[in-house]
Parts: sequence; C-alpha cells; structure tokens
Amino acid sequence: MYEPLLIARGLTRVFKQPDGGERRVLEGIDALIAPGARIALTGPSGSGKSTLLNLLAGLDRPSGGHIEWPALDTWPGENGPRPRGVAQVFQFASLLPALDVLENVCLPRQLEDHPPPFDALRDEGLRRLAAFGLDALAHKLPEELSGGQAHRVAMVRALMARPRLILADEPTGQLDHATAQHFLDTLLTEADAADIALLVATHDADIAARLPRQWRLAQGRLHGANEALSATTPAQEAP
Ligand SMILES: Nc1ncnc2c1ncn2[C@@H]1O[C@H](COP(=O)(O)OP(=O)(O)OP(=O)(O)O)[C@@H](O)[C@H]1O
Repeated sequence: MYEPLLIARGLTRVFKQPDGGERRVLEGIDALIAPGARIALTGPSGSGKSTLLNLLAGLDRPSGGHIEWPALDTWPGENGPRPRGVAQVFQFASLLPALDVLENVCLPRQLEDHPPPFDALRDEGLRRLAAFGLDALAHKLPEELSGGQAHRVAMVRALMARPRLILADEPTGQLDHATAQHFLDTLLTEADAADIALLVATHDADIAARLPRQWRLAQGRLHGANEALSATTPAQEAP
C-alpha cells in the first residue's frame, strides 16, 4: 500500500481573454501519480500541457476541481497549499545568469535548512553533470550554453534537489535524436536510483513511447489518466 504523490479531481482551467471572452483550456481532469511513476504527457501545441504541469506543481490554481499531494508535505501558498518535493523543469530553462553551471545545480541544496558541506555538494553536482555529459560546462555561465545544454543543466538542478516528483516540459525539445535518447537513458537511471516519479510533456513520439504510461491531452480532456484513478485502487496501480 502506498500514498499517491498527487491526486487531481475535476480540474478545470479557464483563462480570461483580452477581448473579455474566456478560453477553457482544461476540462474536468482526473489524475493520479504514484510514487516512482513514469508518465509521458502528449498532445498538440496549445492543448494545455504546460498549463496542467503548472497546476500539478501547485504554481497555478485551477478554476475548478482540486488537487491533493497525499504523500508530500505542503506549505501554505498565497492561494492554497503548495507541495514540497515537486521539481519543475520549464520549457525554457531558468538558470540564474550570474552563477556558473555548477553553482546553479548546487543552489537548491545550499538553500536547505541544513545544507551539506560544499565539497560534498560540488562532488555530487559534478557527478550528476558528468552522467549527462555536461561536466565540461561546469564553470561556464548560462549565457555560454546552447538551449539544449541549458535545459539539461536545469534537469540536473532538479535532480540535485532530491524531489519525489519531477514535472518536465519538453526536456528533449532542443536535442537531436541520439542526444535525446541518451538524455532519457540517464534521466531514467537517475530517477530509478532516487525513486523519483516523472511526468514528461513531450512532442517526441520516440521519447513518449519509452515511458510505460501515456497521458494524452486533447480538446481539454486528459486521456489515459483517469482510468488509473477510477478503475484501480492505489495498491493495484502500477507505476
Ligand atoms: N496565463 C495565460 N493566460 C491566457 N491564456 C493562457 C495562459 N497560459 C496559457 N494560455 C493558453 O492556454 C492554451 C494552452 O497553453 P499551454 O502552453 O498549456 O499549451 P501546451 O500544450 O503546453 O503547448 P506547447 O506544446 O506549444 O508548449 C494556449 O491557448 C495558451 O495561449
């Protein structure tokens, strides 16, 4: 028996339009993420993948429905609880421009209440960068990186934070096929070792096919996710 990392019921997200109208992006979405889950999130451009990731991370509030994070601590955000232990890797990497790559990836742990000694942290950062083939970039500034390199560094930073769940938005969007496959191999290895669940939004069918569970957004509805919530108990649900 386990507690789900996340349960969403009836999520709806409506955006106001400049002309005063409304755009209903997500409609009645149910979803469950089990510890260690490996899920691909697909759907056409504009179907609401990033919007859904922002809701599941607690960064945005749904217009209707609700989300719980049963297995995670939460802290009181301005508009409701937000989960600890969820790392989000955005579509456009958000590295701090004044810090080099190694400093960027070590930062989340340095901000902890009881940070590890910096030497140990630096060694871990270098090991993780090397796993992704990025160690030669350790002392470069973000402005010296390509988009694909910056995105991979942002993923290393997410892993360094030791989350229970990573929500990744198009992590291979700027990578060639071979680099994307190697990136996913490494990500799966690192996530397995640390028991991190992954939800990966992607347009790359080869990347999506390598994840055992598939969610698909189309016309506001999420297909492939609510079955897990309604048809199985958590104990039966396979990651
Ligand atoms: N803050 C916002 N205000 C108004 N509309 C928004 C906002 N955020 C997203 N939208 C709209 O919601 C829709 C879904 O956008 P979203 O970025 O979630 O799609 P996506 O599936 O991630 O697209 P892509 O694959 O191109 O990244 C789009 O029509 C977008 O313009």
